[in-house]
Amino acid sequence: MTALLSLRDISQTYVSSPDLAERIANLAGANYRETRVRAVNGVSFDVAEGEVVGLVGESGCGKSTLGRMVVGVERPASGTLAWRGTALEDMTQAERRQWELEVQMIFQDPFASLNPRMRVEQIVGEAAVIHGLIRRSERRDYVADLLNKVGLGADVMTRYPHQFSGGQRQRIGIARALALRPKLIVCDEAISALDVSIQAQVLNLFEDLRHEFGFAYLFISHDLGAVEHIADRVAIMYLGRLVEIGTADEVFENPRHPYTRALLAEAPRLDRRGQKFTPIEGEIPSPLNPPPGCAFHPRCTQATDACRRQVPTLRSGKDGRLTACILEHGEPV
Ligand SMILES: Nc1ncnc2c1ncn2[C@@H]1O[C@H](COP(=O)(O)OP(=O)(O)OP(=O)(O)O)[C@@H](O)[C@H]1O
Repeated sequence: MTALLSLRDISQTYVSSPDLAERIANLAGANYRETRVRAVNGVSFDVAEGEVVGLVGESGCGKSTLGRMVVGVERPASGTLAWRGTALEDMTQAERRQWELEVQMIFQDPFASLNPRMRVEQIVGEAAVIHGLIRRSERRDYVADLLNKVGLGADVMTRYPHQFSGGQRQRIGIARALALRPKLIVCDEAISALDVSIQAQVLNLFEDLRHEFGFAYLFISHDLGAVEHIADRVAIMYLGRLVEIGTADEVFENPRHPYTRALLAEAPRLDRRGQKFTPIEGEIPSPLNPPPGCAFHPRCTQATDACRRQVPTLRSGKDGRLTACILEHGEPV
């Protein structure tokens, strides 16, 4: 079966703007070097119809950059992104429009993503009118139905975003995404700004909507615990690369990559699994100046000389588990 979303060897590079000292040096005629940041580096995975993939890693590892490419806000610098089997560059205008409608994004800060001067009816329903999914005369009923589905009730339709709590605003953002009848929703830290009690409610809503509509999610989070109940598969990202990907059971019950184990140690809600892992120390290195060899080696308690030299690639071991770790696969020849 063709995957809904297919990423092959996707990379993204940014040109880092020079800081003030460099600008002054440049004005004075001195040379300054343009720095390139490899935010995403050779990432490949698929998302099947109706599947929930959790994408987890610390801040700065490239998750949001990947999410922005999946929804089409940014184009990959290299690699192939395909929607329903058709690569981006081969899409007709109609296919491209379908992709843009079928992939929707829900953001971390619902307030920043909702126009403060618009009423809820317009926020949720206007794009569906513009894209011809409904007629303007149908907007009110359409939005009322969506608001009921996200647990807000149709009576909030005339209110403005500032009249809601954070959790309610996130529900408005969800209703707005649903209005375009997506097949894949990219949730970028969609619950991390909410109170813990509200997080559980919004996660439950995501689950309920998934069962009702059958869409897929790419659930981006820095917290492994946040994807535990919702993800079918989990992809772990470190400094722009995937270091492990597997079913949620595999990754949570038997993590293979030392980084995955360290993330598990930092997700307190997962302690009941009886696993004892050592929390991670230090900070994620800057992609401006990545360490040689395995990017995780400076923080890895098990690193060997080979880890300092060789860049491990994501590949499957004898049992089919996909990891990028020399300790797992042995040194490449
Ligand atoms: N537009 C940009 N220009 C230059 N560098 C960027 C840009 N966007 C992201 N980066 C850099 O790329 C790297 C990855 O950033 P990204 O936001 O994708 O990571 P993240 O894992 O989503 O982190 P966070 O959760 O903090 O957003 C970071 O080092 C970041 O500074």
